[in-house]
Amino acid sequence: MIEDDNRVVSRDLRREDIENDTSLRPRFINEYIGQDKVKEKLNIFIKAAKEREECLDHVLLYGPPGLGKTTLANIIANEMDVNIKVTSGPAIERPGDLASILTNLEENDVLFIDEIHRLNRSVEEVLYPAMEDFALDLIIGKGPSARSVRLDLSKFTLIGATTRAGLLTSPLRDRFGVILNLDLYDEESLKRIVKRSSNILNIDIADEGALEIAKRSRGTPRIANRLLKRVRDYAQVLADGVITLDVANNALELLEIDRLGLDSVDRKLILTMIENFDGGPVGLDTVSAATGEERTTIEDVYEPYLLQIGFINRTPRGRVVTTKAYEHFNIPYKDV
Ligand SMILES: Nc1ncnc2c1ncn2[C@@H]1O[C@H](COP(=O)(O)OP(=O)(O)OP(=O)(O)O)[C@@H](O)[C@H]1O
Ligand SMILES: [Mg+2]
Repeated sequence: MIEDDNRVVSRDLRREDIENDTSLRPRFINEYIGQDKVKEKLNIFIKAAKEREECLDHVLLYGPPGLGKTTLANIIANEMDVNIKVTSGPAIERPGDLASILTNLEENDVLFIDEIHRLNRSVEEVLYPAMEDFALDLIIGKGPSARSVRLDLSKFTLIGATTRAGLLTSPLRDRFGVILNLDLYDEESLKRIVKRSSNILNIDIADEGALEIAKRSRGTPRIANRLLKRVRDYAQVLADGVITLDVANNALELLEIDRLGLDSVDRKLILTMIENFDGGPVGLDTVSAATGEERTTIEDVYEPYLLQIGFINRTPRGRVVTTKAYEHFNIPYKDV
């Protein structure tokens, strides 16, 4: 899933993200910025497991794209000092594929399954006994003579990542001992991430410049790193290479990222809700049909940020645009 368009918000991985991931990805918990609650819990569980010389309980990480789930999975393996095997829900097509991954794991290894909600049902069923009893149930033979044989697996830690915990079937969700929710990052944390990345990439940046990039990054480290690289290009070509507040502002304006980090799709979503549906309440499927954006994309990528900045509210009857959003777009609030 690599795409090359210029959209900064896009949910899919881009070529530059893969480069970023190797150089910018924190490797240990103390380099991982923000998400304090998650880190606090993880530190305790990791310490306890290490003291008992056991593997860590299975961990489910959920939250919007680009918040650091893959990073955290790698950090857990590093902190536990074990190997990590990385795969994803859509990559495991048949039960046999998963069986061979599982039998190849070594004692205490981490198996990371990204987009775990996309495992198909027959594959998922192989996971249940593997997670619970570290066993694989194989059916040998066919018809009346078929019998089931149980194969022991090495003890391992499964780390699953998904955008929303609710996407998982409950038998799967119930088998995770640790469930951690990643929230969008606050400005201060994003600013620290921008400064950390600048340091690694040798970019000269002022505090105010870093804060401006942070403000327009929609609470998402991946977007912050993408914006930083684009602003660096601008600074190099049109300024003297230093990212000051002015340079950041001008570059971000050129990229059409507004003061709150909203892009054309956010604008389309909000304006459609205002113009066609009087600001709501309107159902997500209706918004999806009216804008041509997929429902899951709206729910996973756009909505979390619009909720965080208070531009929309969720009500039992659908989504509602708030006065704050009307003000931002300079539209008089509807009379009720
Ligand atoms: N807490 C953090 N501190 C510093 N950098 C971070 C942090 N979280 C993420 N990053 C940076 O953001 C980038 C994206 O993180 P990552 O790939 O882990 O996101 P993800 O949640 O797995 O996304 P997706 O759901 O799309 O797979 C990484 O390259 C990393 O450099
Ligand atoms: Mg990831």
